Amino acid sequence: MQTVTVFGAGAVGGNVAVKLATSGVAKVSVVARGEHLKAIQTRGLTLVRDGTRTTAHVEHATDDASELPPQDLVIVTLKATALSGAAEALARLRAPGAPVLFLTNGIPWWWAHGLPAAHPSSGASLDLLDPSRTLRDRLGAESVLGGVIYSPNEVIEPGVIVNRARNHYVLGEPDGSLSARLEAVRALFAAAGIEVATHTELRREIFGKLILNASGNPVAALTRLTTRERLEDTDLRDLSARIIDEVMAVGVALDCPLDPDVDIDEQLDPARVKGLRPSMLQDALAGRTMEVDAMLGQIQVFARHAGLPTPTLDVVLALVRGLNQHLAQSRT
Ligand SMILES: NC(=O)C1=CN([C@@H]2O[C@H](COP(=O)(O)OP(=O)(O)OC[C@H]3O[C@@H](n4cnc5c(N)ncnc54)[C@H](OP(=O)(O)O)[C@@H]3O)[C@@H](O)[C@H]2O)C=CC1
Ligand SMILES: CC(C)(CO)C(=O)C(=O)O
Repeated sequence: MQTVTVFGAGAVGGNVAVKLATSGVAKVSVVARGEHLKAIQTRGLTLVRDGTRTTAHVEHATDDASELPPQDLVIVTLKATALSGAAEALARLRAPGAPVLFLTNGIPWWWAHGLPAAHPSSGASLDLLDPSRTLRDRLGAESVLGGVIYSPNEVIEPGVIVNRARNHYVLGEPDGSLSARLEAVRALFAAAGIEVATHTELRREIFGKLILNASGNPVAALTRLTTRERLEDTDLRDLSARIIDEVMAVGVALDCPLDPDVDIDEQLDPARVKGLRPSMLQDALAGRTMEVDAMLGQIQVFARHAGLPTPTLDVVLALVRGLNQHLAQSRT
């Protein structure tokens, strides 16, 4: 049976690890840390959904990935801000030729992998996402699979994750191919009862999800309001709508237009959304670093590269960068 490690088994990764481990489709290990890790080691990893608790006892749970044997698949669910620091450990953890699946929100560090030289984003800096190119140099293009997450989760106590709506993932190769390894990971997720699809243009899917994160997460973190509360406030809903317009314009400039099936009005309708705490709000409340550059900063970089203004995003970005600075100062 193949070995799979979920690296950063917090809210999303914990959910995926429980589904994979309890379905018996793989030998699952997790990399986590702190009290959450201690709870996983002593009581197992528990997923709560619709009031049902499912507990998985994984093969290994550790904060030191070098204790694990080489893995057939590494699933990375760290926050984007923690990826560079884990590059070395990830490179050592994957068995030769094994894929590393990055499940993250926002623009991924591997954005330029597999893109034609003539792509409209060619030449745009990605330094915000992979500052010293550690990820690119240590992992290389050939190891990466990308994924978009539609699965709201929260660690409600150490070792316990609540999934509050769907649990759906869209996976893809950076070069758009429907490779055998991509299909193998899709089949693994499906066998574990996870809703999963593949996409030949994953960057379009990334932008499709990003409109939600760029317009919702920072406003939630700044106001501390849930998704429904934010959208019930007319001014905040208008603010979110303006950010969506700016992000969509950048997406169009980068050949990543929104899927015509996506209904923006529905996404901005408070009656259609749940009272969720987006991940950036969870980070702000816990005093953790927020994923500001993956969700906003890199869009600004792409916008400038394409010669587009982003006046609303610029203001919100400055505010959440300030909040991130305050959170960092509070941690010291
Ligand atoms: N939560 C959600 O509802 C959603 C999240 N996403 C995206 O999914 C990705 C993952 O987010 P999420 O699951 O919320 O993140 P979490 O913070 O819940 O999970 C990441 C986990 O990795 C741990 N970690 C960080 N660094 C290390 C390390 N060096 N060694 C071991 N463990 C480490 C963290 O510990 P610690 O807590 O101590 O830092 C945490 O437990 C993000 O890109 C997010 O934007 C997408 C959709 C929904
Ligand atoms: C869509 C949303 C807001 C779901 O919670 C999310 O992706 C996040 O929390 O970061």
